[in-house]
Amino acid sequence: MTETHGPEDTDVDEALALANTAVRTTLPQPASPERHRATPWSEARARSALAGRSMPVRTRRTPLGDALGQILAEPLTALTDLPSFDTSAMDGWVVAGPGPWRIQQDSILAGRAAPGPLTDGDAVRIATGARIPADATAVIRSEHARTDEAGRHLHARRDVVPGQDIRPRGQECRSGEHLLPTASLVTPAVLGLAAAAGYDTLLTVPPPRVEVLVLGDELLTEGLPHDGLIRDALGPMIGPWLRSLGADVIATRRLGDDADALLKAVTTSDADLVITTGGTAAGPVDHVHPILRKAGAELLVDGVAVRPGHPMLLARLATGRHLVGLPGNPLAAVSGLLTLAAPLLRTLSGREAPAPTDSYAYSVPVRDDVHGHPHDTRLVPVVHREDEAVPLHFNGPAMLRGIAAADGLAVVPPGGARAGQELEIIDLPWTGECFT
Ligand SMILES: Nc1nc2c(c(=O)[nH]1)N[C@H]1C(S)=C(S)[C@@H](COP(=O)(O)OP(=O)(O)OC[C@H]3O[C@@H](n4cnc5c(N)ncnc54)[C@H](O)[C@@H]3O)O[C@H]1N2
Ligand code: MOO
Repeated sequence: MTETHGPEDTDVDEALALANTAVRTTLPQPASPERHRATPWSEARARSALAGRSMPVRTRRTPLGDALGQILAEPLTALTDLPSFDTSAMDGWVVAGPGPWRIQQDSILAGRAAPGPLTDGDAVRIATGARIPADATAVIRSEHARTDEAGRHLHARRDVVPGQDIRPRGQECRSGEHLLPTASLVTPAVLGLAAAAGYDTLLTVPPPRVEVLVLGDELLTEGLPHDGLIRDALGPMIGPWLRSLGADVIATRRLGDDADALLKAVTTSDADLVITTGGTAAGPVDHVHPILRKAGAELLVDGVAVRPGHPMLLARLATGRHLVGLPGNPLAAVSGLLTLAAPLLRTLSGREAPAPTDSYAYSVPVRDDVHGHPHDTRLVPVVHREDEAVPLHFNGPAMLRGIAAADGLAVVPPGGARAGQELEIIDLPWTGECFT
C-alpha cells in the first residue's frame, strides 16, 4: 500500500504529480485564453447535470426482472390494499369471543380460499399469512395457548387482546396510495415492494446508451509496451466505470488518431452520449476540437479548472445528443468521467440533478496536508481509515496506481488543504461492493 512510503516518497511523488503543471502554475504566465475559458469545477458539474435535462426523457415498460438500477418514470402507486385481506401474523389459533374455546378440527392455511365465518366460542388452527375468518376476535400464538387433555378445548396462557396478531387489510397501504415518487431508483427492495403491490412491469427510464471512442495511434490492446507504444488503459476502464454509473455501454471502439473516422463515428452514433478519450489538447493529432467544429457541435464546457483533467470538455452535437471529451492521461480521464459524465448520466437516466452540495458527496477530515493548485480544484485519490481520508500517492495525471487503491476522491480547494481540514469526498461507485 502506498501509505507505507516514507516522507521523501511523498515529495517525489507530488513533484511528479505536479510536474506537467508546475511551469504553468509557479511562473508568472501571460493570461492565456484557455485559462479564461476554463469553467470552475462545481459549475462544470452543474452545467453537465443541466445538459441532461435538455433531452426528452425516454420511458419504457420494463418487466420487473429487468428493472433493477433503472429510475421510475412515474410514481409507484399501490394496485391493491396491503395486506389485501385480514391476515394472521402468527402460527397458532384464531378464536372468536371469550375463551376457553371449542377446537374445530379443520385448519386455515395461507393461500387458501376464504374460510367460513367463526362462531363465538370456536378456535381453529391458523398459519401465518392465512386469511382471518369473519367474526374472529384474535389470533393466539401456539406457544401462548394450551389444549386440555382431551384435545377438545383451548385455553389462553395469557390475556387475549382483541385484534392481537391480526394484520388488518390495508395496514401497510390502501389501493391507489402513493408508495414512492417518480425518479426513485429501482433497488432490490423497490422490486419487492412493486411485486407485493401488484406490478408485473414498471414504467422506467432506461439507462442512457453510451458509446466510447478510444483515440490514439500509440495504443496496444495486449502484451507489453514496446517501441514507444503503450497499453490502452482507458478502453478496459471507461466502459465498466460508466456501467457502474448506470450507463448502458453499447460499444467501446478504438479509432487511432484518424480524424475522418472520428468525425464519422461522432456524427453517426445513435448513442445518447459519446465519450472520447484523448485528443482533447492542441497537439498535432488532437482531433476532438476540430471535428466538433466540423460537426457543428456546441461546446457547453470547454476546459475545467480542475487538476488533473483540465482539457475535458462537454459538447452538444447537432442531433441534440451529447459528447464528453476525456483527456488522454488516465487519471485526467477519471477526473473528466466524474466531473462531466457522472452528473450528465444522472440526469439523462431520469434522476434529480445533484444538489450544489452534492448528495453523493460528503466531507471527511483529511489525515495529511494536501498540496493544492494555486487556482484550480484538485481531485486526489484517498482511502478511508477510521474517520479520516488518507491521501494516496501516485496521483499524477498519467498514473492509476493511487486511484486503483482508493475508495474515493477528495476535492481539494485551490491553495490546498491542511491536515484535519474537512474535504468533500466523491465516493467511487463500487465502494463496498463486489463484482460477482
Ligand atoms: N501544450 C500543452 N500541452 C498539453 C496541455 C496543455 O495545456 N498545453 N495539457 C496537458 C494535459 S493537462 C493533458 S491531460 C493532456 C491531454 O491530452 P489529450 O486529451 O489530447 O490526450 P493525448 O494527447 O491523446 O494523450 C495524453 C497522454 O495520455 C496517454 N493516453 C492517451 N490515451 C490513452 C489510453 N487509452 N491509455 C493510456 N494512456 C493514454 C497518451 O499516450 C499521452 O501520454 O495534454 C497535455 N498536453
Ligand atoms: O493535468 Mo492534465 O489535466 O494531465 O490531467
